[in-house]
Amino acid sequence: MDTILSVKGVGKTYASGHTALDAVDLDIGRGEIFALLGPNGAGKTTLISIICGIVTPSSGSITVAGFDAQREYKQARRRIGLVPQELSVDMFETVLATCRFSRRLFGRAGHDALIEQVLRDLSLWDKRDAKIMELSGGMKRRVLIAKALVHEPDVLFLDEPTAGVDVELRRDMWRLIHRLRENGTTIILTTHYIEEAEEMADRVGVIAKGRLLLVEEKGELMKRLGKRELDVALAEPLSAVPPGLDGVTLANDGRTLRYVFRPEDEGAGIPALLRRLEAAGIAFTDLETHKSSLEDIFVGLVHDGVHEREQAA
Ligand SMILES: Nc1ncnc2c1ncn2[C@@H]1O[C@H](COP(=O)(O)OP(=O)(O)OP(=O)(O)O)[C@@H](O)[C@H]1O
Repeated sequence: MDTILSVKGVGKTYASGHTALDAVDLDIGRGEIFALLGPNGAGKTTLISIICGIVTPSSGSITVAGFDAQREYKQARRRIGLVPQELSVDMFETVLATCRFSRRLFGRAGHDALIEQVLRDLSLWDKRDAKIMELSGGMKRRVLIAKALVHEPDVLFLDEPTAGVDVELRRDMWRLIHRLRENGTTIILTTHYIEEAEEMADRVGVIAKGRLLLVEEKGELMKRLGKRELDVALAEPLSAVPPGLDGVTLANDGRTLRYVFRPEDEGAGIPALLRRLEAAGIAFTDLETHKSSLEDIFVGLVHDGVHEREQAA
């Protein structure tokens, strides 16, 4: 992996005594889309803020494109674009002036052609002379993205990019993120929306209570932890699960047999179950299968991870 961002043993205990991050290790490859998933208060914003030099870590170190985020703050920060959760622009400025100013802030020479391209990509070019306060909420968010991109960062952080936006804007953002990646930008997004990670990420990290519980390729995660569910509509309702049918429960007042299995488990799978049903003389009228989503996996992980820690404490 061509590592663009490396986080080593990063911890953060705030002055209040609260430990928001606990020895986090994470390497991000150039050009990947990485989704950091975690419930409220998990430490996502703290981690991003440390990487961006806004919050000082209590321990550990970070390099961005080979630059130490603390000792070589300026070089490291220049490689990063940050789209924060909260609006952080001068409401009386125009869109174009905001972008020009942001580029200069990172010591970059003026480049109006590039700024025009960024604004066009975000469908903001027509609004370039509008003051930020005159824009709709969705457009203000696009301005935040434009502002984070105009100094040509290698890594773009999107902190909850689509929280509270409508479905259309969310789809637009997803398209934009894919386009940015095609241009070589590495993207790290934090999200509560599992759907967002499922749709976009190459890899997923799950964080809860300051601990990175796992980092895995999305496809692998779905394969490894994903379960399948088969609902068998019975010709005649049953009052109890017949013996010898592992992993099977009754639902729908005994009219449905529900079978939950992992496809890679030995002896599991639909043909095996159907053979067992036949042997038990159980007739059925319909079959329906479901795959678990990343959401099911996430809920299970966060619950188990936090539970394990509490047991260990
Ligand atoms: N400045 C601060 N001082 C003390 N505690 C803080 C501070 N900032 C954050 N925390 C605490 O650290 C923990 C992690 O917060 P953080 O904002 O990083 O979580 P998050 O995963 O981004 O949550 P959300 O999804 O709600 O934005 C929380 O318990 C929070 O209350």
